[in-house]
Amino acid sequence: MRHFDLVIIGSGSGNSILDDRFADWNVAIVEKGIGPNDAYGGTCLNVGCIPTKMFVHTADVAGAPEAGAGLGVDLERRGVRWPEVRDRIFGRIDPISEGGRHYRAEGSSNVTLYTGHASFTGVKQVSVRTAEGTETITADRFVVAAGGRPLIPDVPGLDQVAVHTSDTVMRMAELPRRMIIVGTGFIGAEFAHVFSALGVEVTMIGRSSKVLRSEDVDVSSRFTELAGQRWDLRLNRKVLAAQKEGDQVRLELEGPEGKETVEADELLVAIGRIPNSDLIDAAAGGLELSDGGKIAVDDTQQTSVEGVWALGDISSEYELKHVANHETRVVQHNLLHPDAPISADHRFVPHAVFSGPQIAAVGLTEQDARQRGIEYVTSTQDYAGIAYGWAMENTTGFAKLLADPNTGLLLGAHIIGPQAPTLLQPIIQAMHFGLDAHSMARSQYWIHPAMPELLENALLNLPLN
Ligand SMILES: Cc1cc2nc3c(=O)[nH]c(=O)nc-3n(C[C@H](O)[C@H](O)[C@H](O)COP(=O)(O)OP(=O)(O)OC[C@H]3O[C@@H](n4cnc5c(N)ncnc54)[C@H](O)[C@@H]3O)c2cc1C
Ligand SMILES: NC(=O)c1ccc[n+]([C@@H]2O[C@H](COP(=O)([O-])OP(=O)(O)OC[C@H]3O[C@@H](n4cnc5c(N)ncnc54)[C@H](O)[C@@H]3O)[C@@H](O)[C@H]2O)c1
Repeated sequence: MRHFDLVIIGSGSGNSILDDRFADWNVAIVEKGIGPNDAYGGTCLNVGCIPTKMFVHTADVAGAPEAGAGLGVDLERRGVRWPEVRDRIFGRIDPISEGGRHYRAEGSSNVTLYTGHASFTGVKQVSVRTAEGTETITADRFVVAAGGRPLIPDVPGLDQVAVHTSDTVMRMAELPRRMIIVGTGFIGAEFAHVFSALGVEVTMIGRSSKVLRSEDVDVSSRFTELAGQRWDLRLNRKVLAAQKEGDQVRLELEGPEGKETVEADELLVAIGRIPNSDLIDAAAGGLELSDGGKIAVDDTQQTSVEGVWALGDISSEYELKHVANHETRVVQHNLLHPDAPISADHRFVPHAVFSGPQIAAVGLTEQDARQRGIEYVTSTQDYAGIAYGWAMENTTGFAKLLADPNTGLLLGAHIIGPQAPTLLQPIIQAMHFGLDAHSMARSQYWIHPAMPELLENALLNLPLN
């Protein structure tokens, strides 16, 4: 039985733990491989943030004829060479993944890479199943960074049809004529934008009355209205059954008007993700779980077992790469300085949805503030009311701020429209560093006529005491 100083399960954020400070540590990394080609390097690189945003950028470029038409510029989209788009994107990603694997397998003398499946068989003991056989390894310390996987609903007949998830849909052989997307969250909204911009007829199916319903109510209402103009949007629907009909997929739905069917060439399911705590048999390792099957951690990212830390999607309330990265830095510090541990800071976690339009947000939504009885004021600034937004003739975007009326400190910010994720960053900074709305608006220059004037105006419009 081999014993290590440290075993890391999962090569996504887990791969970033090791730097020069760990050069004297005897480390094992266990990675089973992710996605259709069992890649190294986790979700974000292979099947998540990076390829999706490469497709989003391509989709934004493909949308130029529609954007140009209203401005008096006639452009023609003569076609989308899907195999070239796909191969360009993965032709850039796959070598990075393979380079990462090679570096850990051959280039790090203190690291043993196990390409296989890890599952706990006891406290600080895992069994590793590789192509060569099964081996049990132990360590003084463990980092569990095994992420999550797409959730597939329990719908009769679904196991008989070809279902895509975010793991597979980006590598489709051909661009379909029609696609059904079940799920109106981040992944549904981003892929609906990508595929419709590339010419696919998208039918989007949701359980509730809103797309992106966790966003601030004004943002999700606006996005839902715009989504209904772009996609065949079927909300308040339950999926009753799935069926293969020749080379088509057919779903039977139940909605406000009764039963209906939808058909398409491809089906993408995007209804959330589940943590891989079952795959690693967390319970056998003595790791307590929290609601939803995530591994429970304290604010230093330590699990219920001393010397075992968890980070990222397998333990975090936030399934976001910048959160996983932050938690990785916390775990890294706490491995190296066990006598002076630091805590993760989850106070102001922002997120963005790279759809059409884009959305970005941080802090409380108005419905959160109301529900929690927090005193707040709001202000909303339309893009159309600032010079650059007006120049773009944007009529649907806005920024909405929530602030404490007495201190002027920001409680939340929500932006829907062009460059929303980039525009949000100064607000995140203000919230972290305790900058009040009036000082932020008036104690610095704002470039004219640039898009951040959206925030300057929204800040000035807050009805503070
Ligand atoms: C389509 C999509 C788009 C996204 N876009 C964004 C975005 O734009 N911005 C953003 O912030 N976040 C985005 N995310 C979320 C982000 O990708 C994740 O939050 C992040 O990658 C989680 O990192 P992690 O290290 O926790 O897990 P992962 O990167 O998933 O790493 C876990 C690794 O553990 C391995 N593993 C699992 N079980 C075992 C086992 N038993 N034995 C061995 N290995 C195992 C897996 O194969 C995997 O490689 C997106 C996610 C998806 C799915
Ligand atoms: N830009 C980004 O940062 C980004 C992009 C993609 C994914 N992600 C991360 O990945 C996570 C997973 O994305 P996602 O879109 O799969 O999940 P999600 O939680 O964002 O949305 C899932 C949606 O599916 C609905 N749903 C759940 N069960 C259902 C069922 N049985 N039938 C129909 N609908 C159902 C939910 O109500 C919700 O609206 C996100 O929460 C996010 O953290 C982030």
